[in-house]
Amino acid sequence: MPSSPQYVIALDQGTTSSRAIIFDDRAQIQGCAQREFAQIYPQTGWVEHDAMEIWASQRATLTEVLAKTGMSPTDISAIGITNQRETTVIWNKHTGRPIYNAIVWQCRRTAEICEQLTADGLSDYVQEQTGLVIDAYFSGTKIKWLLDNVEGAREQAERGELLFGTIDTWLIWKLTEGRVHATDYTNASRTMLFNINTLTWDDKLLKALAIPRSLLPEVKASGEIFGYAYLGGSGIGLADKEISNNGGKVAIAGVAGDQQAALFGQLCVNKGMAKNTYGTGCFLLMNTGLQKVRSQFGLLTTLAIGAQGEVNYALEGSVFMGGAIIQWLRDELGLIRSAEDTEYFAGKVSHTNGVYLVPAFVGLGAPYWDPYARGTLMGLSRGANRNHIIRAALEAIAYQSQDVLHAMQQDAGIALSALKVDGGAVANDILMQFQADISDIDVVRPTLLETTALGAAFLAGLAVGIWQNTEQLSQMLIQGQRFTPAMRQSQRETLYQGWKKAVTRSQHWENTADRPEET
Ligand SMILES: Nc1ncnc2c1ncn2[C@@H]1O[C@H](COP(=O)(O)OP(=O)(O)O)[C@@H](O)[C@H]1O
Ligand SMILES: O=P(O)(O)OC[C@H](O)CO
Repeated sequence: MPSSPQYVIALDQGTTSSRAIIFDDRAQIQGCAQREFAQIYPQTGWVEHDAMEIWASQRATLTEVLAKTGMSPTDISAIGITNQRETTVIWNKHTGRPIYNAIVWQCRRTAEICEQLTADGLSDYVQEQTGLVIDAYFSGTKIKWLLDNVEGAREQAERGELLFGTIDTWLIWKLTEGRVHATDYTNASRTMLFNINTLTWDDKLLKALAIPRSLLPEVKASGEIFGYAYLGGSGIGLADKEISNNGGKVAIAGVAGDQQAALFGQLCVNKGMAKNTYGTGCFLLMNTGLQKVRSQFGLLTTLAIGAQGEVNYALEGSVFMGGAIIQWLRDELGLIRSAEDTEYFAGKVSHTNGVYLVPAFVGLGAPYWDPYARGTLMGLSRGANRNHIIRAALEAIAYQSQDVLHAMQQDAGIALSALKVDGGAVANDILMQFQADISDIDVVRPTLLETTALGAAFLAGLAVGIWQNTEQLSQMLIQGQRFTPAMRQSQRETLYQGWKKAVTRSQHWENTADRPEET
């Protein structure tokens, strides 16, 4: 008799929405539920989320996907969690309530703390021990800000009453009803507090930021059992009820930051394999195996996951505004009604008519790392129209990815034969073709675009024995579409030079000393 199928739920907690996806043991999606939640912008450059709303939205998707598929928790073999990284929550371990909103990875409020760390001569130490550059992007300075600015927080922290977590840790804590305070290596490596050489929290950095060690979670491998979520018979959060069999008690068996999960979901588990994810931001990661590459070009060294689930190193280039620039065209300029419209309008013209859009709205990430850069629209002439601007926005996503790709290939000394891609914006064929053209590389889009969730599901399924190894996983992945370069080299060079010129115009713009007095 054939054995009955097994299922894994992946919880994909992203910057703009929470998703729950059920995969079967053939890696086929059985059901999906998604909830958006509020983006909170209290001041220019500040971004927050309500951590309770994140939990509520994630819990709702979990309940909904079970209801939609007619499954009960006993049908689920494991849960995988993947999350927006760096976003920082601190909560009281007795009440289970956050002391403040979550500070989101995009938030720039701690730029001054970073300047102080740099002035204190910590740049080299941070790069050598954490693989990162000192930047407001990472969790460390966000924790310090919370402890210094939320009334009574530091005293509570000293008394051991507070816990810190990235969103994976927050969800694990909630799903296990406060039993487990843990994270995985990939998320820990985004805090600027984790030593990627020793794989432990770094005492020198904790001291520099005055962060008590008691706040920090235990760090585990990405593919192991973290604890059990009590999904109960009819809902979530029934931990207090006696559960005699496995009914309702599901292993949380895979945890990874979303970019590392996507890398694993694309099976980039060996040295020299890379993927680019086009979501709110763009994140290009290359697995460098057991070799820790120190970037000469402003890329990050971060932790990833190898074929056996072991810790690998990766190079990463992060672009802050990827698909988000499309949201801006839609929400702030009203040039389009939906992200898909960009393909229609950009397709009406074959070039941007000399227009460049540099989306440095929250500064520039790799390889520039300029928190003071700001968005610019360059090269406008009387003939420039909305189609050109929309096309320039799409091209900007590809140019920024090319900046990172170029730096990465130089750092790693590896020329990629193809770029694997995923994320919401890869649905756009014009963007994909332009990426292939400007980077002179084959761009390979999988059939299943949910590679982030798939990566978390793979990790969890491997940990509980649904799958045996990554070779078995590779047989289930179906290759999708390949975009091949079709641009003359001279044209490529001219266009790219224009982009570099536009970037220099956007840099070092926001300098408080230059700002006119506000009246
Ligand atoms: N057809 C499209 N063309 C261009 N951009 C798109 C398209 N569809 C979605 N996007 C962009 O992709 C992003 C959503 O991708 P997703 O992977 O869901 O992001 P995240 O996980 O960061 O929330 C949005 O910023 C949206 O503007
Ligand atoms: O939520 P996403 O997909 O935009 O990913 C956010 C990144 O993890 C931030 O580092």
